[in-house]
Amino acid sequence: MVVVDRPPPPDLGGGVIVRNECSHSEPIDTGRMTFPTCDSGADVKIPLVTEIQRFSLQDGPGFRTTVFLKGCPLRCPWCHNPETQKVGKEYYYNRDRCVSCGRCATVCPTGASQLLDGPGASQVLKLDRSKCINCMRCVAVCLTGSRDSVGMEMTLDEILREVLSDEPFYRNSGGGVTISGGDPLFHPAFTLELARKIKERGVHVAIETSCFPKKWATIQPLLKLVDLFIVDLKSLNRKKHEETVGWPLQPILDNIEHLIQAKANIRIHIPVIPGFNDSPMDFEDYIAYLGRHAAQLDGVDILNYHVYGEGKYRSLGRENEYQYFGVEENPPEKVVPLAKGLKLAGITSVTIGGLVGITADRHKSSRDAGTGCIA
Ligand SMILES: C[S@@+](CC[C@H](N)C(=O)[O-])C[C@H]1O[C@@H](n2cnc3c(N)ncnc32)[C@H](O)[C@@H]1O
Ligand code: SF4
Ligand code: SF4
Ligand code: SF4
Repeated sequence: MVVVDRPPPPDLGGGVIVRNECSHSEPIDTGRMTFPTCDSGADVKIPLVTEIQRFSLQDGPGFRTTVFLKGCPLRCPWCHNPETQKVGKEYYYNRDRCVSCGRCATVCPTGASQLLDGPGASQVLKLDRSKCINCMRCVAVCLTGSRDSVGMEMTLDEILREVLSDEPFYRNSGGGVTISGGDPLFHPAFTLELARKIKERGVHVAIETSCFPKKWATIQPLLKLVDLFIVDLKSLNRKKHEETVGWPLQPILDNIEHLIQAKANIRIHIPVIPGFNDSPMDFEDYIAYLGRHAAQLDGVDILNYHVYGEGKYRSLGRENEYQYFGVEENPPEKVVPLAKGLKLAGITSVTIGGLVGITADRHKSSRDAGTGCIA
């Protein structure tokens, strides 16, 4: 075990950081640091953080700070946080900020960034992502913010310092910290440790997860540390779930049952996606299933599909993966029958939420921004 000389900050009790891999953490292709305090006594890798969003009002009770971890095994084709799906570093290329200065082309080792002749005597920057090796050299030299890296390397102490800086707001508003992503259960050992450290300060902890097929043994240790499990239920139709989300539904339902049995505090999120789960039959399935568990649920938040992720797919050069360009958002009244049905089925707290869990949008959808930023 190689011990890295990193003194803990005086007030947080952060540990010595060691470079050693936890035998039970998820295999991830990044994570420069590890620390030695997960339950097994082994060390865990720290995932990249895409953003720490403060004063969030919609991903749990009160004022919250949400930590977005990078890495998710699912690929929901409507996902508004595509930058959190891959575990490794990426970069945005915001074409509307590019002045074709060519600095990136000068340092690019593969020719992915090239200055080409444009109209008249001008030159135009062309980015060919198929040649890109994500070395991030262009990000380092770009002066306009056109290249913008996604994924911060942070130590546990740095994350804690950031999320605990708003402790008074949490206390006064009944808020706390939400661990989201990506998916926090993709990094179970790290999530456990982060939750433990936050809990030690008496701060409310929520996790926002798809509860994707994870062994219950992995989720179970979180019970004593997590005050609220916000579980996303993308469809109750087994075929559609498997075909579209890429994972079977049953293990997710099993985990929800386990959480219920363990008397965990659970809110269910339902993203209502046009053409996927917005038919009367889909609504009936949700109402029947969740109605059966009404007494054990804290509530249900209905998240009407929105298009705020569009611009990010473009800026990441992943527009081919997004199948919802041009798909209109549902009018709010579309989800009212679902909300009413859930209330009638006995769910006491039903909300029609909006931007739950979305990260700050520097990459507004071209529909909103009126720009076409195509890499
Ligand atoms: C980005 S996810 C991160 C946490 C976890 N991976 C999950 O799926 O719950 C946070 C929330 O955003 C919702 N969401 C993702 N894309 C959306 C979209 N285009 N419109 C509305 N809600 C969306 C998800 O359903 C989930 O409730
Ligand atoms: S991406 Fe940045 S460095 Fe490259 S040409 Fe555009 S402005 Fe210059
Ligand atoms: S990240 Fe890609 S485009 Fe940028 S310098 Fe490296 S290879 Fe070139
Ligand atoms: S599970 Fe969550 S983060 Fe992962 S792709 Fe789906 S919506 Fe996005």
